[in-house]
Amino acid sequence: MNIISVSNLRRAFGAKTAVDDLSFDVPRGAAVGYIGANGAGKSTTIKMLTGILKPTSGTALTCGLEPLQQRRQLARRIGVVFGQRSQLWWDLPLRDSFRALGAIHRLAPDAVRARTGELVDRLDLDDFVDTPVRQLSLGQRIRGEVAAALLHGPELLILDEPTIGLDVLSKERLRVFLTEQRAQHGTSLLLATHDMGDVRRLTERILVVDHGRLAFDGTLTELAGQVGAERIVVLDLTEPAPDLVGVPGTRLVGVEAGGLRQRLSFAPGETTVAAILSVVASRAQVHDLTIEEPDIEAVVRRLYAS
Ligand SMILES: Nc1ncnc2c1ncn2[C@@H]1O[C@H](COP(=O)(O)OP(=O)(O)OP(=O)(O)O)[C@@H](O)[C@H]1O
Repeated sequence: MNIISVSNLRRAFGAKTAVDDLSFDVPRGAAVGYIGANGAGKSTTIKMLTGILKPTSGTALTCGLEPLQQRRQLARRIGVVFGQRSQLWWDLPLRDSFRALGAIHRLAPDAVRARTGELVDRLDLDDFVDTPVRQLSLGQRIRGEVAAALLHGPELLILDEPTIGLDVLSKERLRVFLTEQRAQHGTSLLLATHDMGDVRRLTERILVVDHGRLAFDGTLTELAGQVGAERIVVLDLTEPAPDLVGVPGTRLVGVEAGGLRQRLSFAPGETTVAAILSVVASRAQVHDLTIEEPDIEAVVRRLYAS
């Protein structure tokens, strides 16, 4: 059964068509990245999938339910996080919000306590679970939002820009947690994001929406093959080295500081960072490395142009 099923979905705001004849299915258990440029229609789609907005025409079924008419039943089966909008009670500590949400979802107090304990532990909420939400940092609040969305053990987690504004460490922590959750509970995931790192780490299929229409449906490797969405590995060497040309599957795209820093571009699917490093190791000593992800806006532009 499909956890999401969208058929000829359309939503207009006056003369502006935000979502236009959109059709796609997400099978139960899948993790799908939903990407597109600013204003492409991602949030509008999510609002229709969660019963916040009424479609102008077409249908959306989430967990087999009609989101607007069966909003209550749906709320028990999905968890939603909007990175830029809080669903927590601003003046309450997280722990009290979890209690309140548990009551709303009609969970037994013991079950809420057990689940809260697990989420506090897994998301490292210990230091601030008793602090009012308004005093939390962005990273702390987002972890709280994700815990709140998962409290009732939903079948489907919908995340809209969950890592926006987070520092590298907070992003990483959240990605690790979400990966574990999926592995443990088989939670389906729909992730709208501008972050290619999120897409790579958390999803196995990508939907690209452009001007409200589906522009691509496939894997990241297929997307890279179609538009050349290459990653760049930036190598900082302990000593200047001759240009790292001829490393299989890569292209040297930059040499800085007389050879101390070299940038190799590669297509995911053709090689891996580990394979690149093993070849480079025989020619230079690597002190540090960073990976630059392709910019989603650029990927979408190229997709549109191809
Ligand atoms: N309530 C509204 N009234 C009028 N226009 C709207 C409304 N909501 C969205 N739009 C328009 O619909 C289009 C799609 O917006 P949407 O928020 O779905 O895009 P998005 O892909 O989520 O963008 P972003 O990445 O910037 O969040 C945009 O042109 C936006 O201006």
